[in-house]
Amino acid sequence: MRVTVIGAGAVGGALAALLDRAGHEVSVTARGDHAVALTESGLTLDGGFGAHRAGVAVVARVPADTRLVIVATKANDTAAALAGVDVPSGCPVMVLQNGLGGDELVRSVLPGSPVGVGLALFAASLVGPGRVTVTAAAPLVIGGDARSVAVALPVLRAALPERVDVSADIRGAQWTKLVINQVNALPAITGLSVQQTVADDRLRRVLGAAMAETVAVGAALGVSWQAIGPVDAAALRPLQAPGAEGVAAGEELARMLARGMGDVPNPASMLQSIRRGRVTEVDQINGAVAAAGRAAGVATPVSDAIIALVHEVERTAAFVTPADAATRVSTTQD
Ligand SMILES: NC(=O)C1=CN([C@@H]2O[C@H](COP(=O)(O)OP(=O)(O)OC[C@H]3O[C@@H](n4cnc5c(N)ncnc54)[C@H](OP(=O)(O)O)[C@@H]3O)[C@@H](O)[C@H]2O)C=CC1
Ligand SMILES: CC(C)(CO)C(=O)C(=O)O
Repeated sequence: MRVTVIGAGAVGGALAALLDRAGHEVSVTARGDHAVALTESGLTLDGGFGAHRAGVAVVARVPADTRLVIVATKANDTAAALAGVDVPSGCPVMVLQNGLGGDELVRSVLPGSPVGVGLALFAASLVGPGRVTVTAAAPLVIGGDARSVAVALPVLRAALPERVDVSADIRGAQWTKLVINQVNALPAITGLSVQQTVADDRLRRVLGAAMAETVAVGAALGVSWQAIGPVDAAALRPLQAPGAEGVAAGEELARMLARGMGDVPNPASMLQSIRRGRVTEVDQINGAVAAAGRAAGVATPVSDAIIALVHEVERTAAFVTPADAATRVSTTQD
């Protein structure tokens, strides 16, 4: 079956290689040096999902015989990446993105397509043109439009070495992932890996506060937290404690997530954008928490400060020291 991946970077590239390994015909959209390398040498995958060299077709338009489209650009690139690629009318789409709003955007651009959501719990890095490494193997959770899930589930289950679970409440799952993805911004601000961030007492406290703030906003909106990977409603309940107790529970969650990422440094997807000189997804991840906080009447000083710091690093390309980052976020909390 032909699967077309729009945005075959870290996550999309890992899936493209796995789908090729499972015997599918795989087309990808890509740009720049990465597109050149994919055309000339194929896509090389290594790390936690095993090694594979995939032959993928780099295309400007989605081939008409495509049976499943996977959108795996950063959320902020979605609209541009879908422009002019001519997704066949009605073709099922899976949006593999963090943050909120990616699937709604795809639905508005492709009104004829059933749109599902994929939440990758594994960690992947685009380490060079045509080269993807999985730094931590973990499951995938999918949900959303039943017609998209029905097509994607058997294909993904046969291709991925880890579990592919279906969530009946994908919005709750997206919010749960949003708590996990509070680990993304501090590496983008400081240049450190997630593991180094969590090992630093000052940064871990900021991270704990960001997680507790995300849980407070989600709770105010009535989010039903879902089990994804090691995180579920019970794991998030202690983060709802007020003040320092909620922050300390967030720090514990951060430690648990970092342990699960193992020893290979994980830059998370946001630092990878900074390293490549790209605009990050901070507005779709931390910005989503701040926007929801405004709607729910919950103040989000930690998210606001983190967003400002990430935008500063995008503008200046200069990382902020852990001490400065912690001071600038905690000042806004006082
Ligand atoms: N990396 C990870 O470990 C994880 C990431 N995620 C989420 O998955 C999503 C994808 O992240 P990730 O794989 O890290 O991102 P990447 O930046 O590695 O991959 C996205 C790819 O899309 C390409 N792209 C962007 N715009 C266009 C366009 N207009 N036309 C063609 N190609 C385009 C990018 O090219 P270019 O490099 O030129 O911008 C890049 O190769 C994000 O929402 C992220 O938060 C979820 C779980 C884990
Ligand atoms: C879970 C995590 C942090 C894996 O790297 C991720 O979702 C990301 O990098 O965007």
